[in-house]
Amino acid sequence: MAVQESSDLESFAQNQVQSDQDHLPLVLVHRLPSFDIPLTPLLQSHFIVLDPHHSSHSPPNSFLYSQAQSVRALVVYGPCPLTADTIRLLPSLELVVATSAGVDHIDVSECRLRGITVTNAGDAFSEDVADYAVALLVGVLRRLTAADRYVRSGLWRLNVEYPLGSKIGGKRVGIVGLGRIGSEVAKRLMAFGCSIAYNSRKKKPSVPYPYFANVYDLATNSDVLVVCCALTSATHHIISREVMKALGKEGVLINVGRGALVDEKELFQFLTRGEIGGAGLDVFENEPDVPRELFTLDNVVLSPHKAVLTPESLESVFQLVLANLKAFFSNKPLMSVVHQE
Ligand SMILES: O=CC(=O)O
Repeated sequence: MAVQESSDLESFAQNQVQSDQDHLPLVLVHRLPSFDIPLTPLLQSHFIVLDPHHSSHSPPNSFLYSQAQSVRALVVYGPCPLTADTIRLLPSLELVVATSAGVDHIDVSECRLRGITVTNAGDAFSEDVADYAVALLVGVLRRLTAADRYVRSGLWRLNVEYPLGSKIGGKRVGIVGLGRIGSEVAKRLMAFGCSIAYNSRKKKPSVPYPYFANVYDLATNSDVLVVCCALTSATHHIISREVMKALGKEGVLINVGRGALVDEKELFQFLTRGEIGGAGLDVFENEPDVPRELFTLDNVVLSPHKAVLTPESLESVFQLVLANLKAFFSNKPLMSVVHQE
């Protein structure tokens, strides 16, 4: 093929791509500059993706003013806060698609006021988080990370006394928030021979486990509390000093929800004074800052807010994001709408 002919063909192909793209819907992404997840290429094959943090773009807010006025759909990557101020910069916004299960970083009330629908990760993470909650529970009760440290530090060879952990079967487990994740935790722990009770906003008629209308009573009747409810103004510090006291000296607290569900200052006091048996924590109030006092405690298992993440769960949340966006742009029902009070 002659050179001229080939370049004509290339520019025709480019123009064709451009004109096909002109018909694609716009999707804005909202992310922390440091938080890059590989969802963008998938979105780019279906939408024109606007990313204010893209290096060639102007500062995010002026980009929103100049480029994003007609944007109807916004994808919120990970924990990036979506405030009322940012929402107000987007007059055409109709849909917020969160890649997370929790939406406490999104001003859902402002979305509701504006008639903007919010979707979340739905069930994409539930099994993985539930597995992890159980792993933390076993880790604390059977002292798994302490056992690992015991071997690595050579204490085994020195025949230093090894404090025994406690049996999982037979434990009374109280689940705070029996939603998708909590229900998966319950299912797994039933198989371990634990008994399950729960607290949530309302009693669930179809659930066989005993219901406690308040967390204090649940804690009084539990050996372990697993916290997996959403963080809202009603659940902030739901695990209070009183609840920890009710859980008692041998009690164990597992948190895979959000750090602010637990009064962390109190928890650290309870742990250091031995007034609670142990804790398994995947989430903290000021991540990634974790109070250093915890580093010295053998009855605490710490984890960097990764309970949700496996390659499999990421793939399924990406597919869910895509499915929600496609449904929205073709006026079909959305998959995972958040109905939070
Ligand atoms: O914590 C992670 C999530 O809410 O998806």
